Amino acid sequence: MINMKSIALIGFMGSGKTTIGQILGKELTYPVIDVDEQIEKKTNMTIKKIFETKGENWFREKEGEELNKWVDQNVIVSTGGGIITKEQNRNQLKEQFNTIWLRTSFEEIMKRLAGEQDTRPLWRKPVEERRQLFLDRESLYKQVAHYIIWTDGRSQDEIAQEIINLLQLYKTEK
Ligand SMILES: Nc1ncnc2c1ncn2[C@@H]1O[C@H](COP(=O)(O)OP(=O)(O)OP(=O)(O)O)[C@@H](O)[C@H]1O
Ligand SMILES: O=C(O)C1=C[C@@H](O)[C@@H](O)[C@H](O)C1
Repeated sequence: MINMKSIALIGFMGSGKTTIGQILGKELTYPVIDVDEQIEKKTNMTIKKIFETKGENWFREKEGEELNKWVDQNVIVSTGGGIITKEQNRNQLKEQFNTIWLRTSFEEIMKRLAGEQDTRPLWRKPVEERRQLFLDRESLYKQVAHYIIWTDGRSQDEIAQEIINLLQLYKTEK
């Protein structure tokens, strides 16, 4: 065990939270919780459907409830890209998790998510609105991140290894 706090991966859509979460889970033998997936399972609805029928605010509340469950559980939590839009979630990520921001440039996100507008409702916007959403969120991720890892031009394995090294370092410093 590295320490008691769960690890939370944060970052914009397409930054790699889901894929890197899976690699970390295998390497560290920690359970991996994907917040989007948990909400879809529990509501038996896709995120697209939730946004259409319940609205974004309702979804944000569900994200908060989900996050709350995984405090001090020694798990890896892959969050949804917008979890930091709620102040309560930001406080929780800052105070009760080892929070890692998978920082990725807008240009790289555009490449990774080309053709994925259907599953990500907030990506279905004109490019300038997407850019604005991206810029608005940068400062929110920064507020809560304990570690920042740039992902542009780096493989998911490389990124996962860097995270493991960081967490080990933290352990030996304590
Ligand atoms: N370091 C990387 N280099 C290249 N492609 C990557 C990298 N990380 C993730 N990807 C690709 O980007 C896409 C999105 O990755 P992933 O679903 O893990 O992101 P996410 O942060 O979980 O997104 P969301 O919040 O929308 O669920 C996938 O096709 C994935 O293979
Ligand atoms: O960036 C966002 O606001 C979102 C990201 C996805 O992970 C999903 O949580 C949902 O599509 C909203």
